[in-house]
Amino acid sequence: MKDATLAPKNASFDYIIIGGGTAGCALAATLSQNASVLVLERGGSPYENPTATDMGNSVNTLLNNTPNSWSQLFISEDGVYNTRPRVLGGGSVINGGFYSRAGNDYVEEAEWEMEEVEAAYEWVEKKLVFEPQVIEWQKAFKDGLLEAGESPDNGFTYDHIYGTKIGGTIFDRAGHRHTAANLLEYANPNRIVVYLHASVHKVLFTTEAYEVLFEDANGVFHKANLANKATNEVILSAGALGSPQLLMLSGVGPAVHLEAHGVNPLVLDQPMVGQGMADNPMNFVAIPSPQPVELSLIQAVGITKFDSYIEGLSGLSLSFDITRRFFDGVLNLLNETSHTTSRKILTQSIAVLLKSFDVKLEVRMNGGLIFQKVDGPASKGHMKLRNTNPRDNPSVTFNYYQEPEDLNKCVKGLNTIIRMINSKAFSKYKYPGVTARELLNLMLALPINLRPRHVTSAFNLKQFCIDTVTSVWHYHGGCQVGKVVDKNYKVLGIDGLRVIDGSTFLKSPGTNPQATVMMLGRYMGQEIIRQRAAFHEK
Ligand SMILES: Cc1cc2nc3c(=O)[nH]c(=O)nc-3n(C[C@H](O)[C@H](O)[C@H](O)COP(=O)(O)OP(=O)(O)OC[C@H]3O[C@@H](n4cnc5c(N)ncnc54)[C@H](O)[C@@H]3O)c2cc1C
Repeated sequence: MKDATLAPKNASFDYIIIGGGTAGCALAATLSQNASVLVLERGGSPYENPTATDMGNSVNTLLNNTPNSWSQLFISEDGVYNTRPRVLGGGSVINGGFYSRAGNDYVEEAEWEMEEVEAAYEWVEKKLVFEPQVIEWQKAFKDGLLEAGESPDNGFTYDHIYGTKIGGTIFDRAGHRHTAANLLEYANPNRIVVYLHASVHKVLFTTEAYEVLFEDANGVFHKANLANKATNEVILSAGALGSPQLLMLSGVGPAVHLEAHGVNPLVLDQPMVGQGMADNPMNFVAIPSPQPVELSLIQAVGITKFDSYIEGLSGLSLSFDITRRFFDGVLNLLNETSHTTSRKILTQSIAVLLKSFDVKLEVRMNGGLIFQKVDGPASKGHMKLRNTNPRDNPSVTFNYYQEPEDLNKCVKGLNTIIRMINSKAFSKYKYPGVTARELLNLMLALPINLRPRHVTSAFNLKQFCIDTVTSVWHYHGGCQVGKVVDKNYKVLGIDGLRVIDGSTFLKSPGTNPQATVMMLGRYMGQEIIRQRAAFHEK
């Protein structure tokens, strides 16, 4: 692992992987067994600041949106805050750590080989997945879900099955996070080079992808190229925002849009790049507790038959200073979106929230957050360039709850949460006399997004879903299979170029995607090695 300032002006490799994230690390480690691999990652190393990845610091790490931090804030045109990972290991460095495989139906629809998929999941699990230690709050939450009707109790399993289960986690029992970057321990050290702080600007093409232009932290540009264009490839693993953005910046995308931004030359008019962007809506309820609660991220999950997933976390800490800076970032970015939030109302509600912190340096939440995530989702949006700087956020619209089926799932999910809050099993973690509806309505007063609040939200769950929607950060799409890439993840119409990451998904896999994103990196790495061997045999 080296800083990109140490990169030569030009170097050759068999595979150039753009983005050392959740999929990219698994892919790079696998390909390096049989070929020379270059990984270009725009962020730094998660090992630079090991305590920032600990469970207790997860909210502060996520909210830290200072320049070059691991979490790059963006706001979708829907008026919902979101984040883009910017660190080796990608989303696995800043996420909730929950690990759960995709269901068999997902694997069948993707036309992946079941046995190979199983082996790829196991390869990931051996390195970085643990069974969580379930303590009091998570146990009460799990028992509450069962009482609310989400049965059977499936115990501890990685599998995606209806009912209530305890899933895996990438946090060990001491609360230390293990990330996709750890998968690089599998790599052949003699055949892999990883450059950090290497921001890729574009892929340069002849008849096939052959060169990648990247900038180091000092603003110096470097090139990397493919040693042999017949068998070698550039692979985009820059995530659901990064991969479609880089395709567009490289001249592959909707011609009229690229021309409007002066992208030159136009390599391929491909109107589907940036389409099919989706983010699973999340609606959450904060539940203050009269009892002390343990620190826990997601452990138990209710997998309902109506396709809403119910998850919870407890006892999180956040710092006054980082929260204040997060909202400064939101106010700074607000002008970038076309969303029409009143800055005055937002500033007031941020001030009220921060006042409740009492300017203590660190606030620990004595209570939990329970949320529902809508599976799919059916509602889709799109991504567009704002400018041609790859470091800047593109403009993204997710169209949350545009499709009635998503809204119906949300309402059913919230009704399950209400039953869970009212369950006997969970009763000691809720103040007596406080109703579930009062807890829900509390969310309407908090600056959890930039959307308007309607008076009907206080009694109409559909309107509540729309007004209080947040992101569960499982956004995907933009380079979807069958639209931008084929079943082998090769970019349609261009040789020597693939996309392998969450941007290729048609919907979010399992309850949470990271297991399948890492699995896909391993699975496709193995597949590419097989294809390479077959080519050489010929
Ligand atoms: C806050 C949060 C909580 C989450 N919680 C969970 C959870 O509990 N469980 C779960 O399963 N999933 C969770 N997820 C989702 C999961 O982490 C993501 O779906 C997954 O990490 C996406 O992987 P990816 O490989 O597609 O992209 P990423 O992991 O984002 O990787 C993309 C990489 O490309 C790099 N990159 C982008 N552009 C460039 C460029 N121009 N040049 C060089 N490098 C570039 C980025 O820096 C990044 O490292 C969460 C995500 C977040 C953000």
